[in-house]
Amino acid sequence: MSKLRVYQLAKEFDISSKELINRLVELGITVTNHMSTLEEETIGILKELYGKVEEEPDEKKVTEKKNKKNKDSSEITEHKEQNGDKNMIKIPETIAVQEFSEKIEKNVSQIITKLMGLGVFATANQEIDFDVAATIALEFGIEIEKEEVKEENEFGFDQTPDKLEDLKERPPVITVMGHVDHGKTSLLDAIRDTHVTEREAGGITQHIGASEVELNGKRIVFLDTPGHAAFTSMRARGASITDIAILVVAADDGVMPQTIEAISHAKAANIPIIVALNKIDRPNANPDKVKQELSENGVLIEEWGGDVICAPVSALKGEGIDNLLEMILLVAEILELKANPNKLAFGTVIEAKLDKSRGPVATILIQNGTLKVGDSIAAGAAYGRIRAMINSLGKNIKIAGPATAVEILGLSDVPEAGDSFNATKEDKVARQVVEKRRTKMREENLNATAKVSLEDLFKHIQDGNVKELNIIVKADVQGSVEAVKQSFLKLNNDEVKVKVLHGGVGTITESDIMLASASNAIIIGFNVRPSSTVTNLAKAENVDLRTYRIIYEAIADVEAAMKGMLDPEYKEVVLGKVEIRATFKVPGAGIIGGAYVKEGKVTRNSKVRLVRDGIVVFEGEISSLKRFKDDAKEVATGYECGIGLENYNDIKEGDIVEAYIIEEIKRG
Ligand SMILES: Nc1nc2c(ncn2[C@@H]2O[C@H](COP(=O)(O)OP(=O)(O)OP(=O)(O)O)[C@@H](O)[C@H]2O)c(=O)[nH]1
Repeated sequence: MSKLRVYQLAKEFDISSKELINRLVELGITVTNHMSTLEEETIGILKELYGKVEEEPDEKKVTEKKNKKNKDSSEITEHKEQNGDKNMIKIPETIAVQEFSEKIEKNVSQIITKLMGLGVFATANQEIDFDVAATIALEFGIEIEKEEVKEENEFGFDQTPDKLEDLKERPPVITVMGHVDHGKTSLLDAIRDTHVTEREAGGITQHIGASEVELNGKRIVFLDTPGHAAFTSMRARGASITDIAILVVAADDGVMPQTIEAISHAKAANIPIIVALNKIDRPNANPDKVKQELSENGVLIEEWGGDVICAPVSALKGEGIDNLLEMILLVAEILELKANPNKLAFGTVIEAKLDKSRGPVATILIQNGTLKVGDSIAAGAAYGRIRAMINSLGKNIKIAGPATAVEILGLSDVPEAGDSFNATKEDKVARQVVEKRRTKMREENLNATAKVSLEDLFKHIQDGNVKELNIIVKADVQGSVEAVKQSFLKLNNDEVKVKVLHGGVGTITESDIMLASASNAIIIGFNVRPSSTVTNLAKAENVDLRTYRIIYEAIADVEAAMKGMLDPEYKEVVLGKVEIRATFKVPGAGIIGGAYVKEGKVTRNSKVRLVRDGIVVFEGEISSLKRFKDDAKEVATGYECGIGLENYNDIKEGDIVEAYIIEEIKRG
């Protein structure tokens, strides 16, 4: 007998890894997860327990165990039957004594006397708890049951958590992420090519935004749009549909900036990662180097003592795909993904468009419940009755259960990706829900939902709304990112924990904003400047984005904000952006930039920073501002000018000069 991993042994016993781990805990044997290795001695004990002893099987013992098992289950059935015959009286969480007396058909005075016996003094109109009621009822020889409380959301949809016995296993939903060109699309293609079980004539799978594959009779759902940007923008809209992230890393290239971003995005969403080590067919593939780099970026694979599975694949040659899918099923098993197929469906819109001949078409992922043709649904700001459903194989289907992606026809409008949908019993209800939603959206647009900002951080902490301050750090060099991360972590105190969700080199990107929006984080940049598109997105998403030149100042600001002592008196106001289109050497004045004002304006007395590829290379004052030969006080959008910077000559074509002023904020 040699050593085995938990999941291997669980497979041998035909039980789940989770079950085996629970059994190990009962036996006092510590294991960290399904990948943990078990010693021979432990395997021996377990084999005996599960009746799998190879040598000299002890027939008697095994039979005894089996009999015991049968006996136990028959006892359970018997017990269930007894209960199921009885017609239980249902009582809510609290009930007035009078009402209780009517329910159990006993006198109020009798009940009050019994209550006194318990030390509870109540009048007929006073309420008693369910537990007290149950004790009194038992004294009369009556068994009572707690009434189910239906929880409804603001639109009247049932939000009652599913009962354990109603939950059935459901397939995992996967997103593929990774650096550009590392093979995300090729991997999805390879998986589809080898594992889509059933095909339409011509072998073409329908593109509906998601694909399904099957391995060993188990389904896996892949979202077709790879990348962490799509994943996080869904999350920013409140839709968390992915269960596991596949991180594709090219074995010949290693961990790259977008690999690191993908890791941060998956971690912020708290979903497990499986590494697909791609392009292993390449002669210069270096898996060890990649594993080392992954560990340096917080992804510890098994060989490095962690619990992240790393599956080598070649998307090009279709190698290692089966193993990768097996690993997905293994992680899914640990996650114990469940859903209740016996209720009205709800889920999320993945894609939607207006089709010339078919009208509004949406691909939706059913996350819970079952959807049928003829059901009415409310999806974002659209509603309608489902006229037809098409699955990922292009087939018309009538019914679809949890974790199924289907294209639906019959909606009144085109909903947006990330919108949630609910099926309703009647058309009328769906329409009312959408009307309510539209009103709510209008209101929300008016008072855009506040996200955390440094200015109101202290208030949020005091109100107990913020326990964790999520920060995204971007800087011009790795050294700064690390220094900042470490300094922020030192700011942790009892009330609030500072967590750096993502740290990266380079300018602030749209993907950073979406991560901040989805995770309620603030963004802090050093020596980097975001583009106007990014600044506008931050405004639209209500994300607090701050840039600094000195690390100490950022730390001081965050620290002050945590104590409610942030000085809000001065604020930087960007006036405009000027693009350098040519440079001239002017005797006596140094290098002058021939420039064009792209947006806003630049004034002679504004402060400036010179930005090259998103990185701040200089910050200071203007030494000269001219229109043709004349000095100018101000140059507006669309005009050309000559611009010189005080004590700075390294102006280059393509540089952006950002003009700003420091404005005093009037305290209200
Ligand atoms: N040798 C080899 N090449 C591969 C493998 N997988 C992908 N490629 C090649 O790598 C290149 C990039 O693959 P894609 O699948 O387009 O990569 P991607 O990550 O989807 O790229 P973007 O969508 O641009 O982010 C293509 O030329 C593929 O043919 C592999 O396993 N081995």
